[in-house]
Amino acid sequence: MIKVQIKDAERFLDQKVSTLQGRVEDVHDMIRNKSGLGNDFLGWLDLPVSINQEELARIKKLKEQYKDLDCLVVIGIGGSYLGAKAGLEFLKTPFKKSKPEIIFAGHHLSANYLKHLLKYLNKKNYAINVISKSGTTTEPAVAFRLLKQHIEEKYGIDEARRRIFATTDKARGSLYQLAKNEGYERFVIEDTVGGRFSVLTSVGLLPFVFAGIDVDGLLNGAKDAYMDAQTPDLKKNQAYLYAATRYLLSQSGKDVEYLVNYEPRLTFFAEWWKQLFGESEGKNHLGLLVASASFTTDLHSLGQQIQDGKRIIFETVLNVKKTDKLTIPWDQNNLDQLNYIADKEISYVNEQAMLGTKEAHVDGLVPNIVITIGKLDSYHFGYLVYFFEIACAMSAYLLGVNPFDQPGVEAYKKNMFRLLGKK
Ligand SMILES: O=P(O)(O)OC[C@H]1O[C@H](O)[C@H](O)[C@@H](O)[C@@H]1O
Repeated sequence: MIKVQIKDAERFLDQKVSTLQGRVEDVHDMIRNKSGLGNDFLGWLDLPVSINQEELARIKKLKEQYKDLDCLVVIGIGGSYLGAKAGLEFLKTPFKKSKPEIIFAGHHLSANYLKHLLKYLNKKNYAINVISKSGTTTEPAVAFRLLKQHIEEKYGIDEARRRIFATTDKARGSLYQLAKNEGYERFVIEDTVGGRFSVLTSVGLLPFVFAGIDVDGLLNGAKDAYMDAQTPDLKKNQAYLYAATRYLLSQSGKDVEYLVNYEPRLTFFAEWWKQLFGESEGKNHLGLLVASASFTTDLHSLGQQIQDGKRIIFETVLNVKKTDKLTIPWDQNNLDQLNYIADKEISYVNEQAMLGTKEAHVDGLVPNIVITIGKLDSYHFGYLVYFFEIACAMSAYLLGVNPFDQPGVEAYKKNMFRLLGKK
């Protein structure tokens, strides 16, 4: 389960978060009745209880069929990349090599990366999962063109076709057309599910199944978050409590929200979270600037600025209750002067660092929201995904923006296409 604590944020506000209850109820109804802006894109809302079982079964079958793979190359960007990457990092045992190794590509245009990837794949037994909702995004399309050529040369056209799985629209886009023509195994991203809300579809599930992640546990977590979000009551709905608090902080002059973690496995989760909130709210010259920090690492770099720079920041701390047990050994000579914490668990030291940091930052006028989760397992990953998705819808609607479009993203694309001479 998860717990949201707002006391170190609410004390900076002129009004209690509970005073928003009425507006939260209106937005809750708007989401449920699908009457708000962008309401065509609420297909993710019931995903935890309406997973496409047919696709999940096909994914599991594919995994069985290709159980000896060295690598699965997952091609995608934005919502077609970050959820799977965040999940794999969240759930991975450090230094443990996974088989198959999940390699991501198509999330940038680095020739250096792609060239070495092709070379690396020469000696690997691999398959490809190419993911693009629109089926027209440049970065994954470029990577896929290169990899398609590589896999066809390596295995011959027929076997290559069996080793390429495409996750895309059900009837539109160049990837859809290509996949259909070539006869690739296809998985569908429904029109009603935007990219950044798609991790609980085959977009995330295929890489998760191949990586051996406990998908049932993950879906159970998402389902519990879904159940917990049925009520608009701020005393019970933790996601809405978080959304309402960050909304009031933004109204009170805070411009930046840092998502802070004390476990490096959460670093990529913050990247997913940044797309979710950044693309959903950053429009009409509104929305919090979303940033992230991994502590205690970044306390030795960004810490100064958070403590003492412009007072426009608040933090949302992702606190993990249960981690591994490891104690600091006693040392006879004590030259490093650490015997005062000898025999203490490292997680205890980390916790004191967290408490000390919170106290210092709050004293330095940086409000803190704390979100505590039990542990870094598939259940909690699934829970947090849905928790933040529903919080994001609430938060964006409170702000008065359409959470589900991203018109601003086209600006750079237009210029890039012009510069590249696209007709
Ligand atoms: O899945 P795709 O259609 O390839 O889109 C991938 C990503 O790129 C776009 O430009 C959007 O800004 C993102 O919202 C999207 O997730």
